[in-house]
Order: sequence, then structure tokens, then C-alpha cells
Amino acid sequence: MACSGLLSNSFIANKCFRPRRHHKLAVPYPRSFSSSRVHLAQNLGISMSMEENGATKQGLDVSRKKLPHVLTVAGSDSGAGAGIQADLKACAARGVYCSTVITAVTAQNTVGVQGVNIVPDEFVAQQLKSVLSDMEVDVVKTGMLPSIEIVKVLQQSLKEFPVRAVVVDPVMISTSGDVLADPSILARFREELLMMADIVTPNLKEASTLLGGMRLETVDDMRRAAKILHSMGPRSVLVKGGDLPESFDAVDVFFDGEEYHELHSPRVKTRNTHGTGCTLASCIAAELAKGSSMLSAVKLAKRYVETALEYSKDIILGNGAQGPFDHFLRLKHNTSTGGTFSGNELFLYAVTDSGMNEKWERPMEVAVKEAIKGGATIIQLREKDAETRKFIETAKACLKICRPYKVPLLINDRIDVALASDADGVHVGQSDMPARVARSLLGPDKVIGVSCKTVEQAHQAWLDGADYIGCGGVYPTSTKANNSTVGLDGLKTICLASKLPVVAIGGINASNAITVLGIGPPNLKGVAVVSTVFDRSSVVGETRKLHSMLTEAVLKAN
Ligand SMILES: Nc1ncnc2c1ncn2[C@@H]1O[C@H](COP(=O)(O)OP(=O)(O)OP(=O)(O)O)[C@@H](O)[C@H]1O
Ligand SMILES: Cc1ncc(CO)c(N)n1
Ligand SMILES: [Mg+2]
Repeated sequence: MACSGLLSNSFIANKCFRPRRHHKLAVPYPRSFSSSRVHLAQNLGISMSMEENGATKQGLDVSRKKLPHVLTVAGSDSGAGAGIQADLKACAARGVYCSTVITAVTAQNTVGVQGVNIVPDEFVAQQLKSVLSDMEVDVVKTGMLPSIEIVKVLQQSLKEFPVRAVVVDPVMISTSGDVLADPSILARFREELLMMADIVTPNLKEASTLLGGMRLETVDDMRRAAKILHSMGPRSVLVKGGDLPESFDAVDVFFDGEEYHELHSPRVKTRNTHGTGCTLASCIAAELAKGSSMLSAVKLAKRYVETALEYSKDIILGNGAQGPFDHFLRLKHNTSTGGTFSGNELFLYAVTDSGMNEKWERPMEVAVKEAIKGGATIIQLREKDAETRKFIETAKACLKICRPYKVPLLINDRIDVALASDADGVHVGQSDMPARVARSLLGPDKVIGVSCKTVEQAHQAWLDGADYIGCGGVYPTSTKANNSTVGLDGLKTICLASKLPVVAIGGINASNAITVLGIGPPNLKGVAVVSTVFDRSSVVGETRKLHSMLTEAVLKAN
């Protein structure tokens, strides 16, 4: 049966979700004491027997590593910037498993909150029981708790299934000014929930509301608020100053009953701050689940939020005043290849040489631009002696030139420089970082090429997840000392054996390029050149000449 009408009574009647009794593996809710005993045992570092924790019955391997686990009890944000969605992303980004108990479904975007539908408290209770009775939660993080009944249900569940820590983000009013919790929950919050909290993380408005309307305009006010809130029961308090007027930095005040810590970070100039509070609280919970102390968890969480905001400051999504940010620091990725590499890009492969640029008094960016204008289809930056900082700057400058032409820019040898500049990939030799390691560092989208002189090396490059191989030297060359050559026969043998596209390299120039490209195998996709284009007075002219010769030869051959 389809689960439609999310908040309708039929859903609450559990037609859609209930452990199916006839199913062999359906495990009814374990009795509460066994769950809390497992937690207690884990906290004390005692490993329980398989029989005791019930694992034998389910055929599970108890020697498996336990995942740090945060349960978020919060509302859904349809725009996915805050709420449950922010919590899931924050925990995933911080390497912690996150389960979710949904308390409300909001219709929300970058403009504001258009609607709220509260999940009935019995069903919140059922979700809590499902997760807490089975899944070894370390830390509970709360966000939107829209009704007094839901707060009660949560308190009861936490009594029944104790966890290691409770992070309370007292969500009440969104930054857009919309009310997210019934004001009647205030009393319950003050009287009971704060008592259960290991940390409470109000923003300025929430701290003020919890304190009966106290004015909070300065860091000193935040300190005073933290102290009074602490006296209401939580072990620690973090008053967040994201909305502090006229502050150049983003200041939060932490108080653990003994010491104050003012946590400062640069204020990122951006509209994309929707969900910073949820993210911060989830990240604190994630670090606690991994075993951090409270202060370290808070500091790390703040640094994470600042990094994500800085990375996302120019992202544009939605028309409202407050946009979401990118928890994974990846959305900005724009590759020339768009994540697909066919091998055709290898047709005219220009490898730079700073010695030649110096000789012709040509900045690297100019050399690259001229090569592209002349028809180069891919550029490799080869900087054997450059200082790292200079290399990164050069790579970034060259990327600005390559991207509009959709010409990929690869970095020779230096995976760190490719990562720092967000270049399109790397080319590695046999004594550089293995392609498999480079792949794990660069991820699946980047282009990786490997220099190969033998059939075995070509096979290994394929196994390691490379995108192409560079085969040579075909002829002797002055740009690489003591480089043994494979000749045209060697090139042909390797092409025939290679499952990857091949670019030929080494001593290739206008007078032999057509012979090289004409040796046959269809996976020989192009030629790589250095001095033929860069050790010349006109890079555009030489590249254009080579490009039209090669194009003509290919057209004739077809
Ligand atoms: N522009 C910014 N630059 C750097 N840090 C910021 C910025 N805005 C907020 N922060 C930080 O983000 C964290 C969350 O604080 P904030 O006061 O924004 O919470 P919030 O109002 O609960 O957020 P939301 O309700 O949008 O989820 C704090 O550590 C705060 O200092
Ligand atoms: C669902 C939800 N939770 C929390 C916040 C606070 O940012 C929000 N805007 N929406
Ligand atoms: Mg908030």
C-alpha cells in the first residue's frame, strides 16, 4: 500500500510502517533494560557476550566496529537548508551515522516558512522507540519540538532509553521570523528539557525568549544570558551570536558552569546562512558521539560551520534573503570535462615548460592561452622546480583561462596542487604517487593519466582507475633527460594491449606527428607536444599549424 497522506490518521494507524510480524527477521522492540545495559556496558568499556546483547539470534558479528550514532529529533525543512536535512548532511560530512525522528513537516524555502504540519505525538513516540530500542544511539540532538506533547514524549523516551549525551537546540523562531514552536513549550523547556541537556545552543532570539524577553545586544549580555540559562539545568550553554548586530566576527559564548569561553570566527559575508544553527548543533552531537569533550566538540563544530559558509558564500539558490550552504564543500565543482572523459580530449595535448617560457619571456598564462587559441585540446602544467605556493597560483590563473574554452587542465605529478587549485586532474609517472592512491584522493570525477612504457604498466593503470595513459618516449627528446624510448613499434604494442585511451609523447613535432598518429590502433587518440609549440616565437602559430595538419590527416584516413 502506498504511504500517502503523511499526516493523516490512517498513517498514524500504522498501516504503512510496523515491523511485519510474519517476517522472519522482524525484531520486536527489545526490552528497554537490555538497550540501556548495552549502553552502560559500552560506556564502561565492557564488551557484552553475543548471547547477552541478542546478536547471536540475528546472526550478527559483534566484533564489528560500532558506528558513532546521532539521533536527531527535529522538523523537516522542504528547502533542505535547515532541520532534519541539515542534520543528516552535517553528520554525514562529519563521518557519523544519523537517524531521524521527524516532529513536524514544514513547507519552507529561502523566503521563509509557508506551512507547518505537526506530526502527532503518538507517532513521534513510535519513531523514537523504533530507533532507540534497536540502533545503539550515542547522542540525541533535538531541533524543532513544536508541541508540549512532543517534548513530553521525548523526555519519556530518554528516560526509558538513556543515551550518552543530549544536545538541545531550542528552535523556536526561524531567522525569517517564523514561529516554529508553540509558546506553551517554553515552560516545559525551562522546567524539564534543559535539565536533561548536556548542552543547550540558543541563538540570540531564543536565549532572550527563554529568559523572558531579556535584551541581548552585546557579548556581555550573552555572557549574562549563558550564566542564567546554566542555572536552569543544562551542563553547558552555548549562546550563538550569528545574529549579533554590528559584529565583525561571529562570536559565540560558551559556559560550562565554571569557565566562559568566547569563541570567535571571522564573519563570512554571505546570504547563505540558513541552517547554521541546526548544523552547529548536529556537528557538536557528532563530535560527542565520536568521543570528544564538550568544549572540543563546540570548537570543532564552529570551525566546520565557518569553513562551509566560506566555501558556499557565492552559491546562488532561491530568491529569498537566506540561502542554504553546502555541507560537503563540493557543489562549486565545475570541471571542464563535466565528469566525463572520452579520450578525444587527448588529440593535441600541450605540456608546458617554464624554462621555455622564460627564454621567450612569456608568462605561463599567456603560453597556455596561445596554445588553446591555436587548437590545443588539453593542457598539462609541468612545473618541476616551482615553489608550491607559486605553482597553485599559476594553476588557478591557468584554470581561469582553460574553463571558458572547456579545455581540461591537468597538473603534472602534484596531487596536492591539483586539489588546492581544483584543476581537472593529474598526470603521474611511474615513480610518482600510484594512480589508485591519487584516485582515492581526487575522487571519481577528476582525470588521471599515467606514463607507461610497458604493456604491464598500461594494464596496471587501467586496474588503478586511470583515465588514459601517456606512452613514450616515442622518440628521444631534450625535455626529459635519460628517457628511454619505446619507438613506434613499442607504442603500437602498448596501444593494442591498453584498455585505456593513449596519447603518444616524446620527441613529437610537425614532421613526425602524422606518422605517429597514423600507426593504427583506434585508442591512440592524440599526440603530446612540448617544445614544438612552446619553444617557438609564436605559440598560437605553431599550435595552429600542428592542429590543422593532424586534422587533415585524420579526415583523410577516415
Ligand atoms: N556569517 C557568519 N559567518 C561565520 N559564522 C556564522 C555566520 N552566521 C552564523 N555563524 C555561526 O553559525 C553558528 C550558528 O549561529 P546562528 O546564530 O546563525 O544560529 P541560528 O540562528 O540558530 O541559525 P538557523 O536558525 O539559521 O539554523 C554560530 O556558531 C555562529 O557564530
Ligand atoms: C525545520 C526547521 N528546523 C529548524 C529551523 C531553524 O533554522 C528551521 N528553519 N526549520
Ligand atoms: Mg536556530
